[in-house]
Amino acid sequence: MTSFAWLKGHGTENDFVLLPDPDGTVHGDLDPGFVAALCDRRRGLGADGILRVVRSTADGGAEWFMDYRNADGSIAEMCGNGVRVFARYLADEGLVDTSGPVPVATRDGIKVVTYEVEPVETIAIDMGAPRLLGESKVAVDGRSYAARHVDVGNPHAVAFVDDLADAGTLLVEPQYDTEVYPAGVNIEFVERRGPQHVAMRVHERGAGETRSCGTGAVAVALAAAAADGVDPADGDVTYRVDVLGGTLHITWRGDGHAVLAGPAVIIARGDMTWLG
Ligand SMILES: N[C@@H](CCC[C@H](N)C(=O)O)C(=O)O
Repeated sequence: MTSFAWLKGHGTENDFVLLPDPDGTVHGDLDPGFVAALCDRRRGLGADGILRVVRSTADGGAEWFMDYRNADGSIAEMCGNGVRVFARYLADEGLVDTSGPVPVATRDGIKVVTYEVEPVETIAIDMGAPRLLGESKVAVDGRSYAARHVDVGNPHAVAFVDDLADAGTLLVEPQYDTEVYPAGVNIEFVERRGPQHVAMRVHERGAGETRSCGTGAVAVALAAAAADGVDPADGDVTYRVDVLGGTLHITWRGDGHAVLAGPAVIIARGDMTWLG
């Protein structure tokens, strides 16, 4: 029976269990069955994913590596809200100097974190340059929608709908083209709310419907900007993306990079002996 430290945090209600493991000696290679049990909302603590906090061994100047796992135990390349919650933890523990940019290593390379205090406390991540790809189709509740393929390090399909209710209960995964997405996909349904303002719901690969998805919000903002004919080369453009758990802001910069900004909090911490 092992005991270990854990924390719980969320970014716009995309929630994570954090497992500090600085030297990689506590959890080693996380067992997918253990991750799934821990994330289960009935037989575990409940979370959309796990963030193992481990020292980075990669080149690139990042001291910390975010070892992210989906709730079903699978590995994903990237998690935008995960990086923001991870960064909140590093700051709260005094593990990084928040007065300047902080690089964090992920499976999708280094992401640069900026801590903003004014006008509200926000954690912003330079997500690199996402790629707007082609169109395919997704289907939910017997209706099919055109969906834009956006690669934010992980795969997304963005479908515009008249009303977010069109996405149904999202208790089951919408259908998608497995030839376009052989490794699965995160699917966002988007409703227009105003100029450069949209709302979304998401069905995440490996987690089901969640109340927010950072990479999903980036995919949605870029798909909306492209549909609006906006070119960031003419100047930075910011979209407000409402998710079920709050609001995120995505800035698409002239250099093609997308910056994801929003709140992130740690809500609990403790030591656990896992009996499950
Ligand atoms: N919630 C995350 C995305 C997590 C990974 C995703 N489920 C996948 O499998 O690609 C975010 O905030 O980006």
